Amino acid sequence: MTRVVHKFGGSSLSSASRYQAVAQIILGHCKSGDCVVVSAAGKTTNTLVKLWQSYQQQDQQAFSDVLIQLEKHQSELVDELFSGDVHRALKAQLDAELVAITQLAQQSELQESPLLAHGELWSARLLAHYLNELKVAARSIDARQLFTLHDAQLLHQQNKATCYAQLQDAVVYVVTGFIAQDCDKNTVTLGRNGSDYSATLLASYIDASAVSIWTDTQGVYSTDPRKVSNALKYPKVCRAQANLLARLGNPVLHAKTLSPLKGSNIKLQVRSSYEPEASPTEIVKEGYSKAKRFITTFENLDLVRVENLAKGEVRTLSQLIQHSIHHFIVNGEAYLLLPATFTHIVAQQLAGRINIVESNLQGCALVASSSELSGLKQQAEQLFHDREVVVRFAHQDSDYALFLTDQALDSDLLAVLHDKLINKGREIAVIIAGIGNVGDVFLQQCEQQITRLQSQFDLKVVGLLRSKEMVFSPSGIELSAWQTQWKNEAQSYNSKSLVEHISELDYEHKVVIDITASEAFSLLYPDFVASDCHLISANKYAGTADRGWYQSLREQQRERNLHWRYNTSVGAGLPINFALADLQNSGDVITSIEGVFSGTLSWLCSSFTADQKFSDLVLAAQEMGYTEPDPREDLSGRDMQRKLLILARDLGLELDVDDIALEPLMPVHLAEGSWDDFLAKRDELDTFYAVKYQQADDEGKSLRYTGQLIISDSGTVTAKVGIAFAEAGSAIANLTPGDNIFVIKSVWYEQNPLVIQGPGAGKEVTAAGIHSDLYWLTQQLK
Ligand SMILES: Nc1ncnc2c1ncn2[C@@H]1O[C@H](COP(=O)(O)OP(=O)(O)O)[C@@H](O)[C@H]1O
Ligand SMILES: N[C@@H](CC(=O)OP(=O)(O)O)C(=O)O
Repeated sequence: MTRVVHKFGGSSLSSASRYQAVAQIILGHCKSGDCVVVSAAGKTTNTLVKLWQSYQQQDQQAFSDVLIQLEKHQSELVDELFSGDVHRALKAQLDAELVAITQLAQQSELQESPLLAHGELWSARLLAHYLNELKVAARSIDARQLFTLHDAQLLHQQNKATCYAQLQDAVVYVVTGFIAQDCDKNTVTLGRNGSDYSATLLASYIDASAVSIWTDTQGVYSTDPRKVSNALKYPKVCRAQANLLARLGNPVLHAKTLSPLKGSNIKLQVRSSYEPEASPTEIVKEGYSKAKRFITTFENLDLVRVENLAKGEVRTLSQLIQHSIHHFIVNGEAYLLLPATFTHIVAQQLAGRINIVESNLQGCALVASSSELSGLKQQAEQLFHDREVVVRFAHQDSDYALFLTDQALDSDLLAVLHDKLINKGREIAVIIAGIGNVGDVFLQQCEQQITRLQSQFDLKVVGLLRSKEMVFSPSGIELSAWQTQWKNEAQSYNSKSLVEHISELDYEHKVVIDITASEAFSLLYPDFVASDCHLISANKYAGTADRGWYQSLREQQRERNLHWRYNTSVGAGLPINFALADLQNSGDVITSIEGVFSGTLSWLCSSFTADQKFSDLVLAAQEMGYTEPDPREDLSGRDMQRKLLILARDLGLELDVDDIALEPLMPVHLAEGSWDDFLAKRDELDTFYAVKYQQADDEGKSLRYTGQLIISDSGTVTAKVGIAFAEAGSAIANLTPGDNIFVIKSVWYEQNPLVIQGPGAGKEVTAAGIHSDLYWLTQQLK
């Protein structure tokens, strides 16, 4: 049986509702025999540390205040999660433990590690009971029964045998993280943040197939996503870089997390307990992921030089202070970076061998591949210089550069560093779906356009898709020879395999460009977004899908900082979406949009003359390829209705397609039946059109087919698509056959509207419009 270990950190268990959310994740992801490793709820360990410090300082007032704080937090959890007998029993157990802590303190017999262990013990107990309430067979386990150390070394063989023997039942085991015992059964802790390590240790002991570290971010980012909103989530990070980040004190993984996985095939992923469906970061073996760039920050560190640092001494020291200690050698001398609060303890331990080089430093480390590190370091130095940040100490190793500064790097500075150092030269994988008509021209234009983008981005087309076959090459497709590659390598695919391929891509950014007209393909957008893809659509289906689906897609994109551009879905390359966005961004209020958004209907209405039969014109347009294969599709007005909906949604209006009244450009019943049936009744179309045309002419106006959206002062929206009589001399009446036109009225463009007019269809302009979307998308990523 393959088993999985799930670890939930303090951030995942900070409140009763978080326990409930975690229980739901367990229900969805765990089978019996799996293990759940838990940390202390929220910041409980910090509070226990405070309790210990007040005990050591013999500050009784502080001791009792902190104890009350702990009691309050735990009691609230018990009160909110349980009732009846279970509630009573858990409350009594907690009270007894708190009394015991007080008594031990009074008798001066309190010990640090057993005291800190309470955090994890409480979490495991509460979660196991809560799962039982949900009828999940779950049992809490004190990891001190599983993990034994001798001389600070884990007894792996013995522990493995114990784990195998003790974790045999058909239950979900809820195991305390962070704690272990020594051979004399004294409690030992594994270092702050150490539950990640407990999880991977346990996984190696029970030969688990995978470990999931569930935390409060979706994975491992280029920098702390709480500080820099456009930090990049990496789909894959190699073990060496994850390990380095941890050694540099980054909290997302503990320094020793990876050591138990050495030589094993156990998969490790970091994922969000707040957004369990979000794609995780996989921590993969060397060679399975490219080196990424990171910035990790430091606060309140002392830099010390140590004479005659012995092998293993750093480990002992970090065990002593319960924190990872980063160390490095410069000119044969050993340096340690210590959390400033612990320097005195280390100094005591190293009696006389330590020199404080700098104290109370802040700063950051830049992690990158060795080939790009020197260049990035120089740029960072320049940025610090420009911003007058004093670097007190800098150090460069093969795969990271360290900057220790006087002042803390605030979010603004970090964001600038991130933009200049991480965003620059970023990788973008492009997947192009629909390489027919427009797609083919798009690819022809790619060579020149991508070269231009490549000065700023490492952009590669990695996938080309037709409806049933694709070429997919994660290292990039040679565009000048894509047809040959297609001939040799095209393989059939289905939605599932496509989404898998895309989610596997090891790129900082991914873009799916949808040039299909396929509704089925648009239904995959949520999967693409779940795989962290930006979207560019010429396809109108997703933009006009029902409101619930559309808004949830939008929400998903917002949460993940993903962009969606679709300028060509209305008016091909005409910059209508830009104009609407720009007006709104500059504070204007749009009051109406009227226009002709169909090249076909534009051509038909503007070319018609009274001496013609309308159906002859329709057939001529069909012949020239200006219409859909069945021109009734155009005459139905549905395409314009969809486009008007896209524009309405761009104005922030919550409409559905049916909220837009639709009057076709033909008698309604002609939509039924086959094309031949229609041809047999074409006279009816001619009469219909001639009557309307005459009515318009009688009024001195021109018959046009338009879409119209009006937002009244009170906010009432009227939207319709249908026949309109345009005033003589107006822009719509004078429209060049085939052109699209958008007449926008706003507070600023009230009397004399803003008009955008030009070809709204055609391969070249549409393909160029998609390139424009791709260009602006890359600018948004900068
Ligand atoms: N590069 C990074 N990627 C992800 N998270 C990061 C990164 N750097 C710092 N962090 C911080 O790490 C935190 C997760 O670590 P921690 O609070 O110890 O979680 P847990 O309680 O789940 O163990 C995140 O909330 C985030 O603020
Ligand atoms: N509770 C311990 C161990 C731990 O790993 O916690 P977390 O998973 O919340 O980082 C600590 O705070 O150090």
